[in-house]
Amino acid sequence: MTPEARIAAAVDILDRVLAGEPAERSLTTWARGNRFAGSRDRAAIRDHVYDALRRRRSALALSGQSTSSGRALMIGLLREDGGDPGTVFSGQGYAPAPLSAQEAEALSSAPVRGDLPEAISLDLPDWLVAPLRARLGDDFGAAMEAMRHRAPVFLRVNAARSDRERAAEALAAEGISTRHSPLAVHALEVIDGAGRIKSSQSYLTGLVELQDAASQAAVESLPLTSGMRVLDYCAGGGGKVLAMAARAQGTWFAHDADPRRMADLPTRAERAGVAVRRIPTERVAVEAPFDLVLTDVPCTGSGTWRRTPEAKWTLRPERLEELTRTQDDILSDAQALVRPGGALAYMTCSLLEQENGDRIAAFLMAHPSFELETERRFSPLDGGDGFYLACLRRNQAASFP
Ligand SMILES: C[S@@+](CC[C@H](N)C(=O)[O-])C[C@H]1O[C@@H](n2cnc3c(N)ncnc32)[C@H](O)[C@@H]1O
Repeated sequence: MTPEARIAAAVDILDRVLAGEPAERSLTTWARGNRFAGSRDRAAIRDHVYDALRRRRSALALSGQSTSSGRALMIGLLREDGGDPGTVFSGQGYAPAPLSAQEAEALSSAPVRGDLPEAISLDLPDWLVAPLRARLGDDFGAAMEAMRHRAPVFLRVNAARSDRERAAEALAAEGISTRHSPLAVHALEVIDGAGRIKSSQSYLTGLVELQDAASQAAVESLPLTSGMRVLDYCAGGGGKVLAMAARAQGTWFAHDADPRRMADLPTRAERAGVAVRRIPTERVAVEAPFDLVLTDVPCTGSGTWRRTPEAKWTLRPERLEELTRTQDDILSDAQALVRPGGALAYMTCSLLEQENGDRIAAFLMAHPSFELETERRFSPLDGGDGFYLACLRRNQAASFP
């Protein structure tokens, strides 16, 4: 496909996404209906679509138009990236149709990037500027600029199987080049060949897992020692429990309010060579107490919006409120499962303090038998996703219910 044909495809896909279809589904549907497109074409189209979704607000402003459409977003994106929309939108071959008189007129009177208001140039909904600035301080501009671009891909080397040097060599032999990430001891950042990971032997045999470096660093901060009984209370696909199990010998339990979310866990655990017991909600109290209970709670995901940019535009204050209530409820349920002297860990992939420090402060007020032991905040400027960890210790003298 020509570069122009890829842009025409991105325009069509973006129109479907703007009409409400999830981006992944639109990309898959397009690929099924256009089998002539090779893997490089599909990757390039995907990049266009995700770039436009991450930079949706600034791209629309730079197009000079007032209503989002696939064409408007790609026109604005091309402009910011130094391309000439008038040349690309030529109607020649498989290029998108030429600019209409109205589009050309809007483009000629559109503002330049340097004149865009801050929230637009940083591609943020207005209501999120204040809380994110409050959290990030002087890093606000740079961190939000980083969020406008593609996230790096990280692998976690399974410490139970290998070390970073040997894993990097095995990956290189399969065409995947990596470098050590300073963020976490077992993290490799993928430089080239990310598309080959899931079919590589290194991945299929459990030598490496896909996992963001900030998540890995947070797991490294957990007070894990061999022989512990550990519950991952919001286990989902099991990313955290597998990372914990790679660090220490222990008895590993996984729970999720929606057990279907744990469907892949047995396969992943087998690949990694660890045993994880899934337990239904009614068995959790029977298995308690635990030495460590991890709550990797549902959140806005504001630290991962580079990967899921649609979520940035659909989040509403009411949903944030609802999530903070769920987070409080989970902490309150999980604390009862911790043995006296044991630990309760709380994680989010959010940059918003309402979901992070504020929740822990509220919890500590209501539960004086716990004290804060460790707190870590990661922003995209650290290299990985935005992430938060708080580790709380239950008073030794507290009684177990
Ligand atoms: C952020 S995801 C967990 C991701 C997972 N730990 C990982 O590393 O792959 C949050 C999970 O919490 C689960 N969840 C939501 N409400 C819950 C509750 N009240 N109790 C336990 N789990 C809950 C969701 O089903 C979801 O799978």
